[in-house]
Amino acid sequence: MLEWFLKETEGFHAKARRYTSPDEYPFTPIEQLPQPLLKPIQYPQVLYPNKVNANPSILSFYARSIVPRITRQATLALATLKRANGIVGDEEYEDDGNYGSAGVIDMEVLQAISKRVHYGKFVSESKFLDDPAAFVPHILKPNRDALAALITKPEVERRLLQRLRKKALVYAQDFAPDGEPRGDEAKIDVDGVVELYENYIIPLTKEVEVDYLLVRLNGLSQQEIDDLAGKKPSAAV
Ligand SMILES: O=C(O)C(=O)C[C@]1(C(=O)O)C=C[C@@H](O)C=C1
Repeated sequence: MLEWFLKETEGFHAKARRYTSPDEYPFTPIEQLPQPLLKPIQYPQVLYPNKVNANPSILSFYARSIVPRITRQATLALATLKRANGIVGDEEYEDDGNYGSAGVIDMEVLQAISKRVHYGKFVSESKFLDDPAAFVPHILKPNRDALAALITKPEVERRLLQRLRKKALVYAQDFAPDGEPRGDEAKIDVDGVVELYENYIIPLTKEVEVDYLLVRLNGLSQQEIDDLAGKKPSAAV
């Protein structure tokens, strides 16, 4: 159902040239989508040519981990209601059948995660250009751990998680007509959002950064690679 929903919606978006933008990645294989009907836009060539695409992993993680977690409470409440109406056993845990509404939200969430994770390529390119000499040896003799260490900024991650918690806390509130927070139960699982970023979104963004770096020298001449390897960090220029 979700694959169908994605393909139909992405097919329409593809005609409006959505996936020609360097920060947009469809979940449906691009060769299964229609060509854009609009004229192409000339985007600045910021990224080095690559085929890095984390969408298959994002889709599986979403279906297997995120959806069960965010629907757990509602699933239990529905099962209680069903038992009260004499429905027992496996049928208690059947979904509520709201496939259309769920599909619309699934699309939005998947695309937001995908965009965020693939932004890692831009971050990675900028880190590479700042100090190519540091990266080149670990790309030539591929070393994921060394590359991951070079792109990891623990302080940035710490502040991001702090900011995220605050945003989620505000978002989780309901506001009364007088504009003041109602103070009732949080609308979303704030810890769950922070955990999702800490344990999945940030690590996957880093994987994308490393995957991108690993192909960053493909097709360059020895001279071009030597020049990059001999460059001083931009902060020192
Ligand atoms: O901001 C960066 O430098 C990133 O690479 C992005 C990001 C993230 O996913 O938020 C990933 C790795 C860094 O350790 C910090 C943050």
